[in-house]
Amino acid sequence: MISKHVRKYIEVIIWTAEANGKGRTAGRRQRLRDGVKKQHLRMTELILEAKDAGDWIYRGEGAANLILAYNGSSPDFVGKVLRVQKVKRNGTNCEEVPSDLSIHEGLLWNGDCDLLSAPTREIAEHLYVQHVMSPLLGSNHVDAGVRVLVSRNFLESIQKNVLSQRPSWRVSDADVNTQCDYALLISDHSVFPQALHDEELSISVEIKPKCGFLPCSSYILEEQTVKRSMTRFKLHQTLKLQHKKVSQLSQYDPLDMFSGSKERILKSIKDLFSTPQNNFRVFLNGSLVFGSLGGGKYRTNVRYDRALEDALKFAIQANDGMRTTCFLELVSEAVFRSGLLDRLLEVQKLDVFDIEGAIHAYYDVVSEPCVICNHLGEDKLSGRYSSLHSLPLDESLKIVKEYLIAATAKDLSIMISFRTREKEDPKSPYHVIFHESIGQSFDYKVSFIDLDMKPLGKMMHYYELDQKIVRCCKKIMKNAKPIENSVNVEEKEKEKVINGAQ
Ligand SMILES: O=P(O)(O)O[C@@H]1[C@@H](OP(=O)(O)O)[C@H](OP(=O)(O)O)[C@H](O)[C@H](OP(=O)(O)O)[C@H]1OP(=O)(O)O
Ligand SMILES: Nc1ncnc2c1ncn2[C@@H]1O[C@H](COP(=O)(O)OP(=O)(O)OP(=O)(O)O)[C@@H](O)[C@H]1O
Ligand SMILES: [Zn+2]
Repeated sequence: MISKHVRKYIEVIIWTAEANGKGRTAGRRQRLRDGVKKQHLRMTELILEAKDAGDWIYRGEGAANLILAYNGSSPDFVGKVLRVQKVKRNGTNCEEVPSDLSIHEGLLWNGDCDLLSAPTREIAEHLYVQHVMSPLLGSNHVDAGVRVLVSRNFLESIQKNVLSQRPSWRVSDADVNTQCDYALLISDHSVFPQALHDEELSISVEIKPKCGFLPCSSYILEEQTVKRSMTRFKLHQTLKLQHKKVSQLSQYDPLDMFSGSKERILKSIKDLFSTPQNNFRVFLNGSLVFGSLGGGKYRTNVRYDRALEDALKFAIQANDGMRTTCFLELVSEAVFRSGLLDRLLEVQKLDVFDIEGAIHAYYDVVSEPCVICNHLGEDKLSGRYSSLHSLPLDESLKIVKEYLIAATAKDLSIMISFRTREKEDPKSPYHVIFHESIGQSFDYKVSFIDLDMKPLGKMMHYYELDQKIVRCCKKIMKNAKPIENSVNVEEKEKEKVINGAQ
């Protein structure tokens, strides 16, 4: 029997086909999809083949993508990076990458954008950046990129060429997905598109700010209440330390970064500098000069970094030993002035219900019995989640959709690039910052990167990780010695987490 949601999905497909002036049959639907695929292919005539691989060098990577910078001379690629999909390893084999949106994802992303018409998941993900995230964050600060065709041989050569530069834990986690037809060509946000002069230097920082607010959903259970007073980032640190994903707790607190206060923003930038983990990097003309490539396991607690101080020599005219300080001030001023974190915070706050609420809506979206209610022994009709389970489908879809959009916003990074300028140019498309103590002006630009759609199938993972994080913190609180002289109990609890984990 077809569930009501699947039936709705089929209706949506038919609706989409009708809206495009096509008919109702599966054959016509396929032709519609093929047409859209061709249309997407036509958008780019660029094809990368094995002979081109030597022009692309390793820039960095995250969990899902590998980023290559262009080192050749073709005007089509100068100033661009190539974002190549990775595939998770499963032992010695690679996991299957879903080629399509699932039926329920189709339901979710139908509506205000044309994701459903995408013939492949990759195209849907590209449309998601263009039509969902970019309007929310500001199209001036987002480059969704264009899709370029890549041959299997190109990807295989890239795979070989970059292997020695990749962190070994990333290599064992995932590999280049050589089955992909496309890669994304995106502006290289660490440089400026048009240089003012030949020796121009561009210094850029990459910040992964993570979630900037404390949840206040009424669906958070009492035993999880620590989530209301400590950020997800701080709580997660304890688990990461236990799993040796980090070597020490980060000093960074996202609440400072998102506070809107100049002083607190500067504090957060200094804390990121001290414990950068995968949340802070600095590039000089696209080359990493501070932080770790590929993310993760940066070991030292940094108070002073010679390499960064030296790299800043040509851009910041301050005495030796003072350049890093001036640079961190410059970064915090740009964060403060751009106002972009306020905008980002609004998008993160689309997560109104917290995973403890959204997970119930998820089970209604996928038309499955709610595992959480079953486990908690909740009677769906009389229990605390009954209101969620009795929502109409459209509202359940909205909750889950907004949860996933917020998840993208909690995981993205911001790149801020600076270049020195002698005098203000009224025609310059960039904002200018004047740093008083060194008497220098800088152009700066801010971009968002990594706006990937989060798969609907990750909802249960989100729920389980949330539980695991809280369990780990509570265990540490329980084992830690009581702390004398703390003013209130909540502060004591927080301190226990921090001290206990060190
Ligand atoms: O769950 P989190 O907060 O640890 O975030 C994951 C990130 O971990 P982080 O804590 O920032 O080091 C994680 O980053 P790393 O791999 O740790 O560098 C990914 O960004 C992951 O997203 P995806 O699986 O690539 O779509 C992120 O997963 P999502 O939660 O954004 O889906
Ligand atoms: N457009 C860009 N310009 C310059 N550098 C970039 C750009 N896009 C990505 N990078 C660099 O490549 C790294 C990895 O890219 P990205 O964050 O897109 O990977 P990911 O696998 O999607 O990350 P995640 O682990 O969050 O899923 C970034 O941390 C950044 O240093
Ligand atoms: Zn439930």
